[in-house]
Amino acid sequence: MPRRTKIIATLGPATDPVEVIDEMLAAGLDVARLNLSHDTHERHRQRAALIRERALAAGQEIAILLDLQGPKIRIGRFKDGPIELAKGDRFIIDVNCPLDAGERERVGTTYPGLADDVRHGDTLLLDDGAIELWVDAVEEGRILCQVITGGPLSNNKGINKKGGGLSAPALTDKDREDIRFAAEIQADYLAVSFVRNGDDVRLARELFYAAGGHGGIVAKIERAEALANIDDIIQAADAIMVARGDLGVEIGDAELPAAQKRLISRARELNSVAITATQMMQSMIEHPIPTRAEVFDVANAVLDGTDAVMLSAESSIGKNPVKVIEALDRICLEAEKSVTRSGHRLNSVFGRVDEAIAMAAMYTANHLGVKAIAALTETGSTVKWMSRISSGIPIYGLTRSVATQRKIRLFRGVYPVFFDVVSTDIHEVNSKVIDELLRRGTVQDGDLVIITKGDRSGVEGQTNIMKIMRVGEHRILNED
Ligand SMILES: Nc1ncnc2c1ncn2[C@@H]1O[C@H](COP(=O)(O)OP(=O)(O)OP(=O)(O)O)[C@@H](O)[C@H]1O
Ligand SMILES: CC(=O)C(=O)O
Ligand SMILES: [K+]
Ligand SMILES: [Mg+2]
Repeated sequence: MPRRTKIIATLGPATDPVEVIDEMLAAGLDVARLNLSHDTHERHRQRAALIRERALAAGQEIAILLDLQGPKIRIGRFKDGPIELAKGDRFIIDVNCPLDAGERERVGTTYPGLADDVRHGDTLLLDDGAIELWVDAVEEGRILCQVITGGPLSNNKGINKKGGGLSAPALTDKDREDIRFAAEIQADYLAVSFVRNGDDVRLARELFYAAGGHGGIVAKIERAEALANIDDIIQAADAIMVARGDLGVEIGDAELPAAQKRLISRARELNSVAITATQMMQSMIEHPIPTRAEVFDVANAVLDGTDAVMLSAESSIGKNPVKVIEALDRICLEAEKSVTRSGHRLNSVFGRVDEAIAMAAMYTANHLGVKAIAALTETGSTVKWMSRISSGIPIYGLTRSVATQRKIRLFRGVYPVFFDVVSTDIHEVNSKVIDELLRRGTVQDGDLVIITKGDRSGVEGQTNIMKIMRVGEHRILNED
């Protein structure tokens, strides 16, 4: 059985050699992430072109996920290099301090509204929580703090408010420019950082489509506020990412496991897709094998029902960008063996014919015991519905659309297949579908397969047929 959970890896300096790209693809990479917090458009353009070219050379389509920087609030820079803060010290974050004029006592910030968002008694976390500041008072743009946890502090480190509540809008001017870039390189997914609500997602989509983009929107859940608006966000987006780095700083690391489980299961309930991200294989930046804790983390995300697991620094700047994908591959495959069938949507009412066919196919597949499901799909919605149901049966999405092939590569248990048969003869189409599965070695004579499709091919939302066929018999039928 092929691995169901999908692997996303961030591209960076460590993945630039073409042989590394080839090996990552061979190891089973599904989605390449470009992080716009780093590097130039030119660099990202080259990376996108190279990986698409090498994927095609290997006979596959890969999805590209472009991750916006978002309003990551940062401190400015220090005039004389890093400073050292000790517990009990006084320190000021001053919105009026020029960005390059930081000193031992005070530093500027990239977010001029910061002083309006914090008050006496708040806690600010710098550098992903390494430094903790208690806000004593706010006076004319100067946030007067006392150091609770000290340490070294260098240029441009991030600032989060414990418990959330920083109101910076999700899209900065840089993000708006980056969205045009995403449209230009035809990103398959656009990941929007620090969304607060559904409106942030809808605005990003509007800008992306207006710039000529077509891909899906991934809402990154990394603010406390997003948790309060989660249904609105899930419904506005095509997928969510549990962005555990920033989310952990906002809500507290101990809250993360429960939040991850809730987010993934809510996404599935609402027929959406979930990505689990950050520090999954952190030790493999340096080491050739993961820690036991990392093995458990990945396996638990699989058991939680995640569609994909994501690598950041592990691949982009790590020493083992290929080995880390191989490790994810084997851990996911093994964890998938202990996933049980869900009773998901057993009691729900379906609003659409194609949705009902998708559900009927999964119910039948799980209870009759078929070898594979082949769904002829234009936009991928049929296979998305199918893949929300836990199952060990592979779902092949057969489509002529390159964009759909790339998009559905993110969905758990779904495998894109290029298929471009135009025929009014139903037997001929069915038989070509089965021949395609035979060619891939996923079925053999005697196996049962389910085929779903519409009366009229090439029209979206038209799936209205479910056919159960036995491999081998398709040849006899064809001769009638
Ligand atoms: N393309 C790249 N070039 C150089 N370094 C990178 C690149 N991508 C990631 N990194 C490194 O890997 C680390 C983790 O990257 P990651 O993609 O997780 O950042 P992130 O969580 O999106 O946060 P941010 O948006 O602040 O970068 C970064 O801090 C950076 O040091
Ligand atoms: C991925 C990301 O942005 C985070 O974990 O914060
Ligand atoms: K980012
Ligand atoms: Mg983040």
